[in-house]
Amino acid sequence: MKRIVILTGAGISAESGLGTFRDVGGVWSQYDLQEVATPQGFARNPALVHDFYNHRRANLLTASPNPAHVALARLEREWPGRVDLVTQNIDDLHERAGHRNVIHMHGELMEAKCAECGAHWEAPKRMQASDPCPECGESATRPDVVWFGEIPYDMDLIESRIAECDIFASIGTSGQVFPAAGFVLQANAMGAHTVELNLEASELSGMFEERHEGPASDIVPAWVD
Ligand SMILES: CC(C)NC(=O)[C@H](Cc1c[nH]c2ccccc12)NC(=O)[C@H](CCCC/N=C(/NCCC(=O)O)S[C@H]1O[C@H](COP(=O)(O)OP(=O)(O)OC[C@H]2O[C@@H](n3cnc4c(N)ncnc43)[C@H](O)[C@@H]2O)[C@@H](O)[C@H]1O)NC(=O)OCc1ccccc1
Repeated sequence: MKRIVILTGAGISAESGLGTFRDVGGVWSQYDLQEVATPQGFARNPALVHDFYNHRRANLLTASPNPAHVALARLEREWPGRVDLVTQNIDDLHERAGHRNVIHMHGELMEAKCAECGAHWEAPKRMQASDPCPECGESATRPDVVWFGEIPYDMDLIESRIAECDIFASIGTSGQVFPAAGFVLQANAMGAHTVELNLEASELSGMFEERHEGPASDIVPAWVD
């Protein structure tokens, strides 16, 4: 029975109205990554960082899953126990499309975390650093996202699933951020069949055996069928 690992990036949520990072007009053209997506930036100016994520959370609440998210949720239902979805996205559109098992390697926008004790809880609409932690009472609240320089979540689980998969598919990612950008190398080394689905060629396109170009909401349902 074939096992499949799917990696998704910002491109799969672009047609749901959530900006990508590096495309024209992308998030990193409007905000300085060092200021809003690093632990050092948060230490320097937590209010600026919370504004950034509160803005994205407000956006997410008005967004809906698109046919690409829905198609992957259907694949998970049709291939029970054989699909591992790893997303770099911090949005919850996969889950809202009905996907049950989603590995958020870069965290979740709808979650809050205590920088003191590490407790997690559901994020309020507007988060601020002074929000008290429900566990330790400290006021060190941060979004539960993985910033640059921080270790992504579930790396051991992800690497073990890539090691045993037959198919590795990458959807809507530019392949510029590690360790996610290294997964196709691992998959190739393990002999998996590798597939890229993206609007255009990415940094990693040459490493994939099969490629499909176009908007995710068109090419992903077609690939799943
Ligand atoms: C910039 C880059 C060079 N820097 C890094 O990679 C760094 C440093 C680094 C580590 N190793 C290296 C090796 C070499 C060089 C640098 C490094 N990595 C880290 O710091 C990572 C942590 C990185 C996580 C940072 N947090 C994010 N997000 C959360 C926050 C937030 O969201 O605010 S990263 C953020 O950017 C990443 C990449 O973005 P994409 O999703 O690919 O989006 P992008 O806009 O770039 O591309 C969109 C693509 O979609 C396509 N597209 C657009 N529209 C559509 C459409 N409609 N349909 C289909 N496709 C579409 C476009 O064509 C395009 O190709 C995403 O992961 C996203 O989460 N931590 C770490 O390495 O810890 C140690 C470690 C590692 C392993 C094991 C133990 C310890």
